[in-house]
Amino acid sequence: MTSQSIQAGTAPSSDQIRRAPKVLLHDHLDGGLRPGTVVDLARDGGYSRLPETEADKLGVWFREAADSGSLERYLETFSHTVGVMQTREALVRVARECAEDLAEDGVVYAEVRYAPEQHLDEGLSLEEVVEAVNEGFREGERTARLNGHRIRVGALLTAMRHAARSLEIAELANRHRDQGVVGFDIAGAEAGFPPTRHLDAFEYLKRENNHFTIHAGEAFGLPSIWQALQWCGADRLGHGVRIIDDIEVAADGSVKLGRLASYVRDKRIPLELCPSSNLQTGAAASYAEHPIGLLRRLHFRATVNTDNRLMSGTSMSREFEHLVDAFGYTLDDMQWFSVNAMKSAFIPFDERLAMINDVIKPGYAELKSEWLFQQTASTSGSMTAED
Ligand SMILES: O=c1[nH]cnc2c1ncn2[C@@H]1O[C@H](CO)[C@@H](O)[C@H]1O
Ligand SMILES: [Zn+2]
Repeated sequence: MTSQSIQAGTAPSSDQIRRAPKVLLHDHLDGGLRPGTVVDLARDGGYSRLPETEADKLGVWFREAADSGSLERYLETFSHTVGVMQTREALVRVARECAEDLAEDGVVYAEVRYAPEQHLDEGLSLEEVVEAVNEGFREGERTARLNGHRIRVGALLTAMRHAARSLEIAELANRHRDQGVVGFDIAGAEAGFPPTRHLDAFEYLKRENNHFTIHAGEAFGLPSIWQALQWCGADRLGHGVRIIDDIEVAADGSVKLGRLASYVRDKRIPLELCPSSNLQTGAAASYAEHPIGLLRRLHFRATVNTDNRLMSGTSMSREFEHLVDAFGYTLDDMQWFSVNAMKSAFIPFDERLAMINDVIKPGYAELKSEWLFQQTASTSGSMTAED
């Protein structure tokens, strides 16, 4: 074995994982606040319902409350984050910090989603909500740059699946299309709220040649994925992890894909997989048993995502650390996931290609070549007697 192949097989260090260029397609703005910011905004805005008012304790509270085994109970924790995100200043701050935190974690491109209809309680209009969040993202990109990080953040506008504003939100997304909004999504409790309730919104977006993803196949299985793709025409699947129910693995290791799983793989439908979130809502039992291992082996268009950094106490680097531990992934695997995600982003093709060729691949090449220079250092004088 050459030293290069030995090196290629080694697990990346935490520091390498953090510095590796990562691409994030599924992250909720209202699920990623810093605990200290929730405390500050609650105090300044007179929000008195927080279960804890000390930042560290509140962070723990969110993780524990979200660790419920049920999507519905997991979603209840959002009343507190949404509760403190009702003013322009609060939205700008949360969006700015989001971009800064992602950049600090080595994310170079992110699509961050939120539901504008949830931020109208104190009189903001839908337009003002979108403008405030966009302003925050631009500020965050600028501060990140000053700190030596490069990141691009696009917004996805989410409509809540139990509500009835999806067409209005789809129109809002379309109006802001060239101003920071790159697509549309629906989220919220899945069981009982099929995506076909929002067909008019999806048909409108298709007529406008716009892009959308749908939360499907998280808490509910194949029928939800099938509807999202074949009735609604989703470009990507938010989670989509239950596609595993259409894949049979025999005792001898041979694999058989059903019609829907074949379709998803053949058409390269991106799966926005969120391992830690799935563990909390009960969609997967452990990292090692998470379907991402099989889906990656079978070459589905799998991507790694955070979903809700606050509720899961996670980051892109943490998600990759868990996957490196569970599946022995290397920098090559990380690059594969990152390129997959970048290919699946909603920005124009030429920009995606430039991100892949000029940012992502050179970033991994740099990390993968580090061992060469470590060896030079040891051969040029740092060897000890035992060497
Ligand atoms: O994993 C999820 N599945 C479904 N809905 C979610 C998930 N995470 C967050 N939200 C919902 O999306 C809204 C807008 O960001 C959040 O307020 C939350 O209710
Ligand atoms: Zn989500």
